[in-house]
Amino acid sequence: MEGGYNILRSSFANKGTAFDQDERKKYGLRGLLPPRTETIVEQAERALAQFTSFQSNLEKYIFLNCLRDRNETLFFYLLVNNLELMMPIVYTPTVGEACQKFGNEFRFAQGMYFSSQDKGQFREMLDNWPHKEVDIIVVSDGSRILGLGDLGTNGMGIPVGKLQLYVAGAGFHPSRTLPVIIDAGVNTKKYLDDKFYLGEKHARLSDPEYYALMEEFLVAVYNKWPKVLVQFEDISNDHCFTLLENYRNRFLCFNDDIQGTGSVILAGFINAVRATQIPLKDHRMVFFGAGSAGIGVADCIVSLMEEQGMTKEEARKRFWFVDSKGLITTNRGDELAEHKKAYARTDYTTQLKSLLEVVKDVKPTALVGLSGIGRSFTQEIVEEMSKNVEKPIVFSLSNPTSNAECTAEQAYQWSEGRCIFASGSPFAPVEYRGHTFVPGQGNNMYIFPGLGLGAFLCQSLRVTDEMINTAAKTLASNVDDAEVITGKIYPGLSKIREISVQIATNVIEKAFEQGIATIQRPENIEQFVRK
Ligand SMILES: NC(=O)C1=CN([C@@H]2O[C@H](COP(=O)(O)OP(=O)(O)OC[C@H]3O[C@@H](n4cnc5c(N)ncnc54)[C@H](O)[C@@H]3O)[C@@H](O)[C@H]2O)C=CC1
Ligand SMILES: CC(=O)C(=O)O
Ligand SMILES: [Mg+2]
Repeated sequence: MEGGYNILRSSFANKGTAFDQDERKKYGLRGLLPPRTETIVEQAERALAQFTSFQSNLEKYIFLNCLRDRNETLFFYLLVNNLELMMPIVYTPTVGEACQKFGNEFRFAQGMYFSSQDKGQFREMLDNWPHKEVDIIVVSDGSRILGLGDLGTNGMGIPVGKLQLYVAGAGFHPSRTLPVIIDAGVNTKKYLDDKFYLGEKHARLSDPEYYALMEEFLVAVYNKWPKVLVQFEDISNDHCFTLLENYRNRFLCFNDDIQGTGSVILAGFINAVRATQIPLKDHRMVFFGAGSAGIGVADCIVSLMEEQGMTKEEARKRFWFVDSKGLITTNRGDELAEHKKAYARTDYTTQLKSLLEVVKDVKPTALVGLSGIGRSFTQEIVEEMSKNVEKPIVFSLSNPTSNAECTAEQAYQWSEGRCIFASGSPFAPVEYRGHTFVPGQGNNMYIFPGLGLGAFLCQSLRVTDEMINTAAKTLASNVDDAEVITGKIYPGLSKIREISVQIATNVIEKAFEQGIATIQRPENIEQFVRK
């Protein structure tokens, strides 16, 4: 095949009906398109009507991805201009369903896959990627996709979706983004038995084999693209903490579930504290779920408490963590995973097994759900909590929507409209006793685009805790006092590009302050980011 036809089949070059008559002549497109030239506005109007005509969210997801496969420019134009409408499709919750059905709905490949059968060849394989430059990679092994468990190679929808937000939310160029799945096997029987499953059909690799694959991948990537930023995503907690420790000072990388979530929930917490008017040091926080996200969030809140004069030990005592075995204590008789140890209580002689018991005992000011267990915040639990505090902070952060610890409606009803609520996946506004409550979305999507942009643009040597903290404060400052009083703790999604500029600017400032930015200091950092 030759000439113009190839242009129409290349998603990056194709403008479809937007090619004007001169371009049609120049590129050999005459006769290959309907006669009338359209503007991108007209094209987007049609695409939006097509999008709206689909009944199910999964169909809408497939439509958008197929549109992207035909015309990147139109896809991102549509997404950027309809963020609030389309975010729940390209991202949580619909992306979760798309991942679960990845093998069944597969139409064309996006991103790159590396598996154990490719061992020793990763570097050579990277040369197959069609684009010369890559600025950002999101890599997952599919082992903990949202709260849906081990989806293996089916998890590709997550790196793809996150990178779409890097483009739409922070202006990365689509051709310079690379979604990756490291296929290290899958432990979910359903997929091992599924004829449409597209990953390697074996149990997950042993730790040494797994870490060897990751090492080979990262070394290959930084050899080919030394400036790239790597975001680790949805990697189960038996590996994600170790990977972050191994690589955070060696390469420019961060873990979105630990650090991105830590930052976004710290921002929400800063504003929730403003709303409750209880000083930070007096909050009592019960966390349901002590995994990568739970520990990442607690560490970020602890860092703020330290900044305000508490010691690390004092700060950690304000947290009570509950996992699948109950309250985490040093003496409950099981071998605690390393990441849980810092928060294990030393002051309990009797074991509290259920969340309700813990809530009754602790009388928390904040209840934070990062367990992946849907509807685990029962009416009794939220009512019990609401007895003791005027404005209970209820964060139901697990994804997708079906895994949220409670719905927005439940939280407002059970707390008689008094709670400060945020969820990981979006909920519609709730009418309660003549009031309209607009739930905030406490999701790392507010942070990673701007954080990644800042760290990449200044070619930081690493992503530091101070940068994560700066990103949180920047996000929090986007909600004013009048809004905070009404319980609003996150800004509207439509502001995301502006917020990313601010976050990137402040992250770059921080990198210079810490002496780890490797570019020449721009005269005006904000203008540099905008450019
Ligand atoms: N809103 C946001 O931005 C984010 C939300 N998340 C969500 O948080 C959830 C957890 O993510 P990770 O911490 O990365 O997972 P993880 O697997 O590392 O941690 C899950 C934790 O929940 C605990 N758990 C499991 N079953 C339980 C039960 N029946 N009762 C009490 N605790 C139980 C586990 O012991 C573990 O401590 C997922 O649903 C994920 O989608 C994760 C990252 C960002
Ligand atoms: C939002 C996200 O990163 C998660 O649920 O894993
Ligand atoms: Mg994640």
